[in-house]
Amino acid sequence: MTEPTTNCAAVRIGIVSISDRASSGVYADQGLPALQDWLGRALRNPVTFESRLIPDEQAQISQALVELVDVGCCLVLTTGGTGPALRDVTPEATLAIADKEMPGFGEQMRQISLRFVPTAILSRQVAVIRGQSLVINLPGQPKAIAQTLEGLKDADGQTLVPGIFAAVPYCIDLIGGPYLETHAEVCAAFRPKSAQRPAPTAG
Ligand SMILES: Nc1ncnc2c1ncn2[C@@H]1O[C@H](COP(=O)(O)OP(=O)(O)OP(=O)(O)O)[C@@H](O)[C@H]1O
Ligand SMILES: Nc1nc2c(c(=O)[nH]1)N[C@H]1C(S)=C(S)[C@@H](COP(=O)(O)O)O[C@H]1N2
Repeated sequence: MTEPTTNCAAVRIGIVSISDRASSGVYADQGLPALQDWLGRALRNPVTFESRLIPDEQAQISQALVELVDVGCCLVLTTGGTGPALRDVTPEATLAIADKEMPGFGEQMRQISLRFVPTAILSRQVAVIRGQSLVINLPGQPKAIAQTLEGLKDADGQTLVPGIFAAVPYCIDLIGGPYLETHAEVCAAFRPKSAQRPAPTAG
């Protein structure tokens, strides 16, 4: 994991893997490790992760999201359960605890994923604000986590489609959360000039 820059605010982030089979031990969960790995590479802030691995049960998902917001997570990322299958209820569970819906995140994720798979249109991810937290659904395929957060780059590392995480730090500023800083080579956060703070110094 990249060494965090010490004068960034410490943050708490919720990560939730929603999978019947991973939560019952049919296969090993790859969702939580993928989320933790990407966030660890992208963020300069020291992060405390709050993890949950749960089945595709709407009430359990909503309860986990509320708990993570209540313990002070400024950001909660879920993976899994966004498709059309009968047991896929992550978007419903997320909307049920929402103060506000943030449709741009789901729209952008489907745009990114369409560059990888035509079945991206089957994903119903939503993002919402609850209190001072941003909650975002990501697809269940472990490799889709980095794809949607980071977007698509060409062989020279130039951005072809921006990932959704570029907009996350400013969204969290606007709801009164901590100032998130990213490693630009993984994901350059975008903020209007008026919202930018001086670059942190290491040490
Ligand atoms: N937590 C996970 N760990 C490892 N692989 C996963 C995980 N979640 C999903 N996958 C993989 O991604 C595919 C699509 O994910 P999806 O969320 O649609 O799973 P699913 O078919 O509903 O099954 P389940 O909920 O039991 O994981 C799965 O079939 C599986 O191969
Ligand atoms: N980047 C990316 N997005 C993706 C996929 C993928 O493989 N890569 N799979 C799609 C498929 S097949 C489905 S059904 C939906 C919903 O997946 P979920 O139920 O695992 O959340 O995500 C879609 N989005």
